Amino acid sequence: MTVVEVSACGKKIDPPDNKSLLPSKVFSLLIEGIAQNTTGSVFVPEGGGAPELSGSPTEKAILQWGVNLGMDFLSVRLDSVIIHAFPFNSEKKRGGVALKVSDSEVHVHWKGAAEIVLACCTSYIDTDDHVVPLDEEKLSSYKKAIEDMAVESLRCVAIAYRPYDAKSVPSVAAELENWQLPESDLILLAIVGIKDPCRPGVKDAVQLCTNAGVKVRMVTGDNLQTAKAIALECGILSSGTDATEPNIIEGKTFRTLTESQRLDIADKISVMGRSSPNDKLLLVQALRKRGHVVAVTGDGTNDAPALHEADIGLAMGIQGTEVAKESSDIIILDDNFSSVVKVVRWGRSVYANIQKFIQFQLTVNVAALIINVVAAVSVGNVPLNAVQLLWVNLIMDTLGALALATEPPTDHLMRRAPVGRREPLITNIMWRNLLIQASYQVTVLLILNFRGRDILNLQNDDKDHAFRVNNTLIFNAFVFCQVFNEFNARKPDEVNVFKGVTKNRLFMGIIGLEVVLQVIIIFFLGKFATTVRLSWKLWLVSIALGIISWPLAAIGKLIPVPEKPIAEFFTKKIRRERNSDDGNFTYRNCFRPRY
Ligand SMILES: Nc1ncnc2c1ncn2[C@@H]1O[C@H](COP(=O)(O)OP(=O)(O)OP(=O)(O)O)[C@@H](O)[C@H]1O
Ligand SMILES: [Ca+2]
Repeated sequence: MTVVEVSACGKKIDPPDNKSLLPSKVFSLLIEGIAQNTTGSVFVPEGGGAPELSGSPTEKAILQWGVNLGMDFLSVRLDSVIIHAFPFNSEKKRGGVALKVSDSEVHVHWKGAAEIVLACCTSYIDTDDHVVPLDEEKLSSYKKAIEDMAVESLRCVAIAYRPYDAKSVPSVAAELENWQLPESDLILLAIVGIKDPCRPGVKDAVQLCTNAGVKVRMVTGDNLQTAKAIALECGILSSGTDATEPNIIEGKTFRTLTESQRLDIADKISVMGRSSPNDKLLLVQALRKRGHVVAVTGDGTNDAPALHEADIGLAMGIQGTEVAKESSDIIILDDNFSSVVKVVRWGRSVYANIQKFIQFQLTVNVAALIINVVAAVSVGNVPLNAVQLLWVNLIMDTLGALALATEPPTDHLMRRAPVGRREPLITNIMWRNLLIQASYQVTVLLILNFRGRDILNLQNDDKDHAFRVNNTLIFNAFVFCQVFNEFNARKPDEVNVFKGVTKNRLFMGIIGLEVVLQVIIIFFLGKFATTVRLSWKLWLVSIALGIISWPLAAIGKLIPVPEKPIAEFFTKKIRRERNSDDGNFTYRNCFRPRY
């Protein structure tokens, strides 16, 4: 942040660092105010070099301006004594100090949101160092100066002071402690416009969020015009026509609405200016009540309530205060809004990977269960024995989880609508894929179970051997169905299931390992798995049966599914029965929840 524009003595100081454009009284009062009425500090290295500044970005910008004007921070600090301070806070949007400059004189300095401080001013100092009353004309020219700065997306801060009679200052320590700094009849010293350039990448990040169905809103303490200009700069508002109430709203207006009015407009709000910490909280509450999933980013202590209330609180790691970090769920180490996109991307990736794994695992379980139950009930013995099922479990639990849960995030995830708060983990698309694959496996393997010996021409074999060959084929085909279906599970909603597969080495390695272990089992571990060696033809049959799951999955993806989760058809029915006297009961809001 840097001070790029200054208005003082009723005119623009251009360039802002030019000390000679300021009359001497204004200069010395400004320097006094800058050095004393601050929570930051300036450290000048001993060997010379650029002074090091500390404090909040706004404080640093103003201190830097003072240094550029020629302020000697330490000596100005020694010239007067701070007798009372009212530190800047977001609620009041201003901060002040009382300084004892001599035995009889006290200076009260104020610094804060430009239009708020300006409203307390009744005079200014002109170019001849005379204190002149602020008439209508001058007042509107200052207001215009603030507006012009705001339109250029500058943060406006006004600096003002007033002399005060030292005798009127409470002398008892306890009284001084509770003394309200006088804030009327101030004399305006300067209005500064601070530029906080939109970081590179923020516009793209906002666009990525929008594509991902995440609506980015800006809730700031800056004035509405500044907020609007910044929002247009970084793409939160797409055009000037967007910038009308309630898309952009002042915190004061929002807080005076009734709760139901707030709920009505909360969805539409893109920018909230001059907001207090409580306004942020009210907006988060309203959005959550509307069913949205809300993420809040914040840095200050005053952001803590909103960070805490949000579904996901993201605190800034560098600028963030400890309180903000404590109240958040995630700390963004580089303080960069673009990292929010990464959070969304990885969050979605983890969720999608869990879904892939569940779909894969359920398919195996459903198929194995039906095959064994049907076989057991009809002929009394099961084609897949305990050892074989253990091995299949190993494939699907440990190795399957490793293969599917390590899929890296893809851009596809960032073009999807977000998952709503009440959306089920198993989506209709997953049920469709699962049912298609499970039905295929059950059908083929049961046919082999009942008619395998005829189909495979094993009638001439000895009965026991033929039975073992058939069961081994069932087991082998079942395993290959899972191996090939593992590819399908990678992309539940895309036809091309091989996209990026070679990049996921772990996946390819695990598939290779599964095939090798399967070969070892059939060839060498027949004793444990109760299998026999298969001829190369039966190996080919097993692989072919597995491969069919690929085209089957591709065709299956052409079948459309209803948008409403199937579970809801049932729950709605139950609910309706339970709430038969409540005709207006809606189970779920019909809009799509967003982050
Ligand atoms: N240290 C300060 N001294 C005086 N006024 C300040 C200071 N910091 C901010 N302001 C004024 O208050 C407004 C910001 O208020 P607030 O701190 O509530 O907002 P915010 O959105 O939390 O800001 P930030 O981006 O600094 O975190 C600014 O527009 C500016 O006019
Ligand atoms: Ca803040």
